[in-house]
Amino acid sequence: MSQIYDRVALIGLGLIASSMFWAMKRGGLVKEVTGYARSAETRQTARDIGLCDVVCDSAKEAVRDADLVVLCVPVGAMGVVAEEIAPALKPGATVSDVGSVKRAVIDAVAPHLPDGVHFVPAHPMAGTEYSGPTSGFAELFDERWTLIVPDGAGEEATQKLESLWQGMGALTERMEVEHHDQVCAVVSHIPHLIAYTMVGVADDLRRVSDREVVKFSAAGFRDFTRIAASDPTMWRDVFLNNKDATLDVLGRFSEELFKLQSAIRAGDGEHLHRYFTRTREIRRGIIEAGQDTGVPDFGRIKKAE
Ligand SMILES: NC(=O)c1ccc[n+]([C@@H]2O[C@H](COP(=O)([O-])OP(=O)(O)OC[C@H]3O[C@@H](n4cnc5c(N)ncnc54)[C@H](O)[C@@H]3O)[C@@H](O)[C@H]2O)c1
Ligand SMILES: O=C(O)C(=O)C[C@]1(C(=O)O)C=C[C@@H](O)C=C1
Repeated sequence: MSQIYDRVALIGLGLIASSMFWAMKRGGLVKEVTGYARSAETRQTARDIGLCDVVCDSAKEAVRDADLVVLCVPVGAMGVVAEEIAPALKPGATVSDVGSVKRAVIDAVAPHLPDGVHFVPAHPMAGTEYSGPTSGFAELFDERWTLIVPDGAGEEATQKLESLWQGMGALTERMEVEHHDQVCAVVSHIPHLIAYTMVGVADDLRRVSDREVVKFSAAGFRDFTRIAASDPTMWRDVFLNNKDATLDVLGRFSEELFKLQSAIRAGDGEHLHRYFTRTREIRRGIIEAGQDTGVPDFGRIKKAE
């Protein structure tokens, strides 16, 4: 793969930024990567493990001369960071982000960016329940979708960013802002909320059933606990910043749940069987299409070493 940008700056050095760094290095996609994290401890860890070619002590210093700046902080912090770096951005540079929500991030970031700077939001549909600078790995984006949400950005800047994501192993697709937030509410945000709820309920039950709920937990529940271990700050910000879409999907989910509840109470096995047959077909369709997005557990392997 050939070099796509001379200099890239990563702001916020957690799971996604560190995975981007290792993936960019693996592909030889960038000449130099600078990085900045808010906490001195994270910056020191980054230096210790060789995360970024240069770790800077301020966000402004990191973005100076960068051709691409990627905001890799929680969704609720994007606006503040954009305001801070804006005066130091190179004319003609591209700013992107990896936030899980797009409308709120665009509204928070775009007003701060000077004329002549391109803003091309993006969102990798890949992650793990781990966070922080040591959790990243080069393979995270391989064969996974990254949604590009140009929202009026220029074609040249958009294509360059797409090439970077493809070079990092991802498949890319362009999406309109509101559609992105709706789709992600369905495939990512509400599933996380359900997992958080289920694990919370099980924990409450454990208090009355003497730890048995967790002791005998089977694979299904363990999958829930993996998802429910995801970063609380990140997910707080996702729900606070994608209110409309998540509340809409949650409403539909509750209606379906009530129907299933009634079917159980009424002994309506036919309804239950029909429902479970339909959902099994959905899962089989995903596997046949080669899009089983089960995350290989690289994060855990790395942590255990
Ligand atoms: N984790 C996932 O599965 C996943 C997947 C796709 C997209 N995302 C999105 O990517 C972004 C980063 O997520 P992550 O999983 O890498 O998180 P992370 O917790 O691993 O890293 C976040 C980094 O941002 C820093 N940070 C937090 N608040 C800050 C602030 N106010 N100013 C400067 N730095 C700040 C933290 O110190 C940390 O270094 C989020 O917007 C998230 O929605 C996450
Ligand atoms: O696989 C996981 O652990 C994830 O939670 C990744 C996941 C998701 O698929 O929901 C989480 C949030 C993102 O914005 C994108 C991807």
